[in-house]
Amino acid sequence: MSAATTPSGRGRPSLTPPADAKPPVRHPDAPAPGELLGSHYDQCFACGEDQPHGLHLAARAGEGVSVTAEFTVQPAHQGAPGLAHGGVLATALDETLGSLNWLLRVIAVTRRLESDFVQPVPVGSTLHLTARCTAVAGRKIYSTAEGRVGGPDGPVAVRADALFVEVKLDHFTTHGRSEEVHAAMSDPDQVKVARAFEVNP
Ligand SMILES: CCCCCCCC/C=C\CCCCCCCC(=O)SCCNC(=O)CCNC(=O)[C@H](O)C(C)(C)COP(=O)(O)OP(=O)(O)OC[C@H]1O[C@@H](n2cnc3c(N)ncnc32)[C@H](O)[C@@H]1OP(=O)(O)O
Repeated sequence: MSAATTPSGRGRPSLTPPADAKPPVRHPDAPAPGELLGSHYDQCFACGEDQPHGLHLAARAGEGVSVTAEFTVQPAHQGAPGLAHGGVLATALDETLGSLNWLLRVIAVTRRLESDFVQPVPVGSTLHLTARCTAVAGRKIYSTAEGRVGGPDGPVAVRADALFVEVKLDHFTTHGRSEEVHAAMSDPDQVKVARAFEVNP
């Protein structure tokens, strides 16, 4: 198997939308601009409240199919002394991009994430992230994100382009812990339940 071949035998998909791609459409019931999106799963390493060393990334809906998010780099996120690990920064980009799918009301997983690390991000600094969906083609969702330091208008430290693929709930029950997925369906936090399940049962 070559480096560009997946287990299913498919190659590495392009991050450029195909000619028949459409502009993304914000779902009429998407949270209003400025509204916090909340976590999709308490144990999520990126957004979960119950992950002591997680990023606790908080994303808000923006205009159209866009979001903003913030994440403050903690000592647990270091790679080199005093500097954020690149994989953690990629996680922040991935989660911010993934939260766009909630504005489309689609459950999707990352198929490809291409990251640029433009400048180091010190521990204690806040990464100000923005992401927007650029196109949709069938199950494929194309999006782009960047993270700035020193404020929302500070210099760009990281950026990424991504391809997400829409999946059904059985993606998580087949490959993950199905009992936990089913238990989460009776979560009293109905927003979370809707975000995780109702959109694509
Ligand atoms: C207790 C509570 C629990 C709650 C949880 C439940 C709800 C949660 C809610 C929200 C979740 C949000 C989670 C956010 C987290 C942040 C995001 C992540 O980090 S996700 C993790 C990392 N990613 C993966 O683990 C994916 C691993 N990969 C896969 O599983 C598969 O590869 C997958 C599903 C991505 C695709 O698998 P296929 O078998 O469906 O693929 P095929 O159908 O062949 O292709 C899909 C589309 O892509 C095109 N495609 C495939 N290969 C292509 C190529 N080489 N070039 C162009 N197009 C290609 C195809 O034509 C098709 O598009 P056409 O249906 O035609 O529109």
